[in-house]
Amino acid sequence: MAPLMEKIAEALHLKSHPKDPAKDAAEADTPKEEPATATAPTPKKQVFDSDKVAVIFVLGGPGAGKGTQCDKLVQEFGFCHLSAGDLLRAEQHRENSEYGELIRNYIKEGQIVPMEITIKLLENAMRAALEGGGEAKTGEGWGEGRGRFLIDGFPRKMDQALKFDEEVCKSSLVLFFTTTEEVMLKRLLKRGETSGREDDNEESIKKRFRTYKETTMPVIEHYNKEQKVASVRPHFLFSPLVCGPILSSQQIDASPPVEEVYEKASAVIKELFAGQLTRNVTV
Ligand SMILES: Nc1ncnc2c1ncn2[C@@H]1O[C@H](COP(=O)(O)OP(=O)(O)OP(=O)(O)O)[C@@H](O)[C@H]1O
Ligand SMILES: O=c1ccn([C@@H]2O[C@H](COP(=O)(O)O)[C@@H](O)[C@H]2O)c(=O)[nH]1
Repeated sequence: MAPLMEKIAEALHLKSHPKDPAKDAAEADTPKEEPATATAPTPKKQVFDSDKVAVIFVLGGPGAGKGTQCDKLVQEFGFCHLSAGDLLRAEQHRENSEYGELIRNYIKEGQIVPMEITIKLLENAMRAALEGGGEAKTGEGWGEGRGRFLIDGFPRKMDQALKFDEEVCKSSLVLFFTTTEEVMLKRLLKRGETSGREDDNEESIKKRFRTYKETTMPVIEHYNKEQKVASVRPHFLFSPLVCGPILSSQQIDASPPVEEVYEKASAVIKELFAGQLTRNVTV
């Protein structure tokens, strides 16, 4: 493991517990019995059971409107909304965080923070929402280990996607919001007037666009191949006679006003819940 990764893994308690040297020595002296038959290694279980915990990834370019749509989906469907960017910013500003400076630099450069940090932050936040005592979420879809999460702005890189699905919780669906760079730039510069975000400036935004195209688009293609990206029929073709799956597009157009985008997003979620979290949702 690279030294940086090793340091991160240690501090976040990701590494297995250090071995007891006395126990190691005793084990070395005991002859090992060969197993009678070779058994295949048991696949590692995820931290959260995807039969009880629904994870929907919300992806799209910087400034497409992911956070805005998530806020509305939370109100209607009782999701817990976890923004990976917000969790990283909170960790960056947490007193005594040893990753503050590292996170700040990655964010300013529009780069993806090493996955161990982001995944651990997400896992901790999910656990708090599911089991956090007085702070655990309640209401429809919650309780007895059940929960529903919108994970916004994650995964941004293939390594994150594979690790999260394999080790934390298998995701159910991807909501993918798209619009042009021109629209996104305009929205982000406007947001930058008040957001206080160090990456809402033209230089950082350009870097974020590059990372999005080079590193995040392959993640969307990966989920598209797995048929997990929700499809929306183009509005002007909406007719049972002309709309077949062939005409559906695997994205939600985020260019129109917020309410119009939300109509599509909420229709996808309604469809998803009606089919009890099946894939290939088309609305
Ligand atoms: N459909 C829309 N029409 C006009 N403005 C929008 C729309 N959706 C969002 N906005 C505005 O655009 C800005 C970016 O939106 P938002 O923060 O939701 O994007 P995001 O995809 O979460 O961005 P990031 O990835 O940078 O966190 C905000 O100021 C928001 O108010
Ligand atoms: O999985 C992730 C998600 C985000 N980042 C970094 O945070 C910024 C801001 O993210 P927003 O979603 O726009 O709030 C992003 O540009 C990355 O630098 C990350 O490293 N990993």
